[in-house]
Parts: sequence; structure tokens; C-alpha cells
Amino acid sequence: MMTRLDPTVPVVDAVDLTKIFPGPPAVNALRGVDLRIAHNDYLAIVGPSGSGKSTILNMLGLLDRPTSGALRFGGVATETMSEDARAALRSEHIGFVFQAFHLLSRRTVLENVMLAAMYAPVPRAEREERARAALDRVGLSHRVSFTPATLSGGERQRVAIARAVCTSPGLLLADEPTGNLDRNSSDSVMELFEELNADGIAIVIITHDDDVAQRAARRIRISDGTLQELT
Ligand SMILES: Nc1ncnc2c1ncn2[C@@H]1O[C@H](COP(=O)(O)OP(=O)(O)OP(=O)(O)O)[C@@H](O)[C@H]1O
Repeated sequence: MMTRLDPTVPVVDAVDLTKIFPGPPAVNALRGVDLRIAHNDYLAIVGPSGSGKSTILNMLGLLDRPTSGALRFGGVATETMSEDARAALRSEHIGFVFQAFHLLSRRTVLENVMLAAMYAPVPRAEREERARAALDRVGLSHRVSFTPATLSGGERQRVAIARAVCTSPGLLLADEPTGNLDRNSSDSVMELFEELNADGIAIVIITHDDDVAQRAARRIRISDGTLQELT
């Protein structure tokens, strides 16, 4: 069964992370990064191209390992974990949203969302109900049997968000989620993030859009692999 993260423990506590891509030439993508994310945080990461935004998001999402440093997820040390154990943590506690939606074009909206539940410890009998609830949550109950191609960009991103949250993760990681959207769709995605955050999901979002960054409660600038908290 699913277990929830303890809200009194940071969702992520990263200390002195470095990441060196060996190359050649070797790239120091993260240089001594400390980052603590609380269960109610809403954090935007901004920074120029190549500064390390995707690299840090991949660490937070347990998709990649640091070269050195420590990263605790929900209070649990992840450095010494097997890939299988990391994948299990990821599918249970972390939702991902991408700029390009990454929906399966031949599947319906409902099937796309149900697929996320298949990879998480959600009992088979609960998957459809969970997926329908998540789609209701993002305002797309009337689109369950459509295919992604028939939806607007904003609707597609809301399906992707439903897919990310249908397993009730404690952390939502979003890489340029509004990068392909017009202002109106972007605003509705941001409203949704604010509601999800108020419901207790920690959110980390990479963005180039100042308006999007301004709506986050916390902002961090990354430049050349070093973090700076903005006030
Ligand atoms: N697999 C890799 N092998 C070698 N170098 C890499 C690899 N991945 C990233 N890098 C380098 O690490 C640095 C940080 O890359 P990263 O993708 O984190 O930047 P970013 O801030 O996300 O950029 P963008 O905004 O363009 O997506 C860059 O110099 C990049 O070239």
C-alpha cells in the first residue's frame, strides 16, 4: 500500500551536491549545491541555458545520482540505494510534468492517466477511480474518452498534471511546464499548481518565464552550477 511522506521531515534535503559529467571535456554542472524542500514548498528555479537546471531536477527526481554529496528523500538517504529502490520511491512519491506533455497519442485521456497508476503501488481495482478523480481535479471530466490530439495545449498539460498527481505524490517536479502554452493556458496551469500546493504537494518548477517564477513562493537562481536564493 501507499505510504505518505512525513510532513515534519523535509521532502528533500540535499547537502553539498556536485555533478561532474566526465566528458571530455569534463563539465562541473553542480558545484556544492545545498537545497532543502519542505512539504509545503513551492519553488521556482530560474537560470540561463546550461546553468544546471535540468541537472538539479534530475537529482531531486532521483533520475540521476550526484558525483558527491548527500540527498535524503523523505528523511531516507538515497546515495546507497539500489536503482530499484530509487525507482520505487520515485513512482510512489514523485510526479513529473514536462514542457512537451509526453502523452501517448493512441490512448484516451483516461488511459493516459491510468498508466501512471500502473507503475505505482495502486491496487488494480482503484486505478480507474483514481484516474477519474485526478481528471476531475484538473477540470477535465468531460474529456476522459478523447485522445490527446483533439485537445488544446492547455488541456493536454492538465492531463499530464492529472497523470502526475493521480498517485498522490508528495513532490511534483515540472520542467518548463508552460513553455508550449499561451498566456491564458499558462495561467490556468499556474492556478492548478497553486491549488495542488495548498493541498500539500511540494512543487519545484523550472521556468524561463518571469511571470511564472513570480507566482512561486520561493525562487532560486542557478548560475554555473551554484544556487542563490532570491528574496
Ligand atoms: N549527459 C551530459 N553529459 C555531458 N554534459 C552534460 C550532460 N548533461 C548536461 N551537461 C552539461 O551540464 C551543464 C548543465 O546542463 P543542464 O541541462 O542542467 O542545463 P539547463 O540549465 O537545464 O539548460 P537549458 O535551460 O538549456 O535546458 C551544461 O553545460 C550541459 O552541457
